[in-house]
Amino acid sequence: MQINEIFLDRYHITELIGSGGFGNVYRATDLKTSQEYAIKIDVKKRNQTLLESKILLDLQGGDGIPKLYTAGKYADLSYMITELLGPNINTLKEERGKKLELNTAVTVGNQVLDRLEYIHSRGYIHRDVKPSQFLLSMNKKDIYVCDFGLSCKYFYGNSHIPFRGHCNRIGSPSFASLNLHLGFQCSRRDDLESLSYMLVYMVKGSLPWNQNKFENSEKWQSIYALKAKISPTTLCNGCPPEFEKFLNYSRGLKFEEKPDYRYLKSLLSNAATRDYMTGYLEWLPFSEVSGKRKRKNQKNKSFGDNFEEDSSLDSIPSSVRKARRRSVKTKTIAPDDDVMIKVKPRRSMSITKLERIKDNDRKEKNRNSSGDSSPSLIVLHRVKRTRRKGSMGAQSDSPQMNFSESPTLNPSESIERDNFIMRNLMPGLNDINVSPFCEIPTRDDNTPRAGLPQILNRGILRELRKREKIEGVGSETVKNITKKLRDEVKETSLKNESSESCILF
Ligand SMILES: Nc1ncnc2c1ncn2[C@@H]1O[C@H](COP(=O)(O)OP(=O)(O)OP(=O)(O)O)[C@@H](O)[C@H]1O
Repeated sequence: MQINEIFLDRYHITELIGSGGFGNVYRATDLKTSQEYAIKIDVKKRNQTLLESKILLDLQGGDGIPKLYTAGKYADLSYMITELLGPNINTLKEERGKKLELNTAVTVGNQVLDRLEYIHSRGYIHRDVKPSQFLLSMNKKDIYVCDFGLSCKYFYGNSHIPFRGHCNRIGSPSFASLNLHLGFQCSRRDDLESLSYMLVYMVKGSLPWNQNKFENSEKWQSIYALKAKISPTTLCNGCPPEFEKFLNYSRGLKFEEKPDYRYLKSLLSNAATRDYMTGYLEWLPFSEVSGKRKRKNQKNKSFGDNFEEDSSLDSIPSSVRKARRRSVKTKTIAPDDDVMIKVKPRRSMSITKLERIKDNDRKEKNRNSSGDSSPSLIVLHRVKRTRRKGSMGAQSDSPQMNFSESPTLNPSESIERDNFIMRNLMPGLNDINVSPFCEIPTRDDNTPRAGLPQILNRGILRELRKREKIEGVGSETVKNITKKLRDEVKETSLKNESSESCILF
């Protein structure tokens, strides 16, 4: 196939976008519709692409599975036409200084885990999990899985395939599981072990066995020797401890055992840094990451997923983005004898400003971690704006923030949202985390009963009491502040029922 050739009298081949062991993948434009596609052509003339297209057909409809448009034979070549996708993770990693940020690796890992769970749920294993098999969608937000050339069924009807030794070694030795090296029949566990190598590879930039160049004939053997010798702790050195747990868990799975995907996801969530946001990918602008969160929640809700599973938590709901557009009025409280009560007027923040804050967030955190620990108290009153006469539409008419309105909120998200607000609206107070102190009253359907102010107040008051107990220093002062705050909030809510108060400590 040549560039500029017209394939099947219809597709204009414009670029060779990838080539692998079995075929070449071309970018092509449909002359009828001008739509772009990816065409994979089996260069080895072994009908491999046709076999692959059958598996892809079986998997159609899953998230992150490329759409299959058509497949067939042309002369002695087999081909399939699929949705055109963006660059693969390996290419991106190379382009971005040979390493990916930990949080990017966590998002990629999470999505790859979802893809594998889906593929496994359809009775298949991928058998060639490696970074170059995972492609970004054209908008660079979602991870798609490609290349089912080595995939096979592990479940027929109701039974798992039987264990077998002396199997051919297939796939990429760098990411192959130890069992695959030993010629054992692959099952779900092997896909997951490969994913653990992929996680380490993304964060560290390479795997220990990538350092040497091996002759093709001895590649499998030499890599196996290194892989089997190196301890998981050494391999995962420089990565969060959860990566090591991930690897140990995958290696410890029995041949037929169903992996606990939820546990693995929780490991990934814990591996991320504190300011991680679901869907975070280092190449996405901040505002687009927030968008991702909303869609994900909606999807999870409609599929009835347990929110814990999505409790890679930390995302920013749309309500927060709305909050940026709100003006915030503040009120001064008379300073206490011992404690300085600081009140800052805040104007609405532009998205650009919040982006900048987020970028600086990590730096500031480091700077502030050893910094001033004296408490500063900030009371914000978010006051409902009066309706503009003659303005149309409920949205524009009532610009006040009402967090409890959000239909997709669950308690853990709301904690994360509150933390996000604290960190971003008050960038100087980076190490505040209300989560452990929050009491979130929930309705039967798990949505929070209280809005942001109540949640924060409760958390902060409890924190004050805790300090009172633990520190025992100035407990009188702490009590006074607590009382003062309570009175203040009560008073304000009585005065103006529609106002929302947010106390940050
Ligand atoms: N739908 C697609 N859109 C854009 N690029 C694609 C698409 N499918 C595959 N590619 C690119 O082509 C490369 C090779 O594709 P693929 O892995 O399917 O071929 P292969 O011959 O099976 O490769 P390998 O032997 O490396 O596994 C991929 O890494 C990817 O970068």
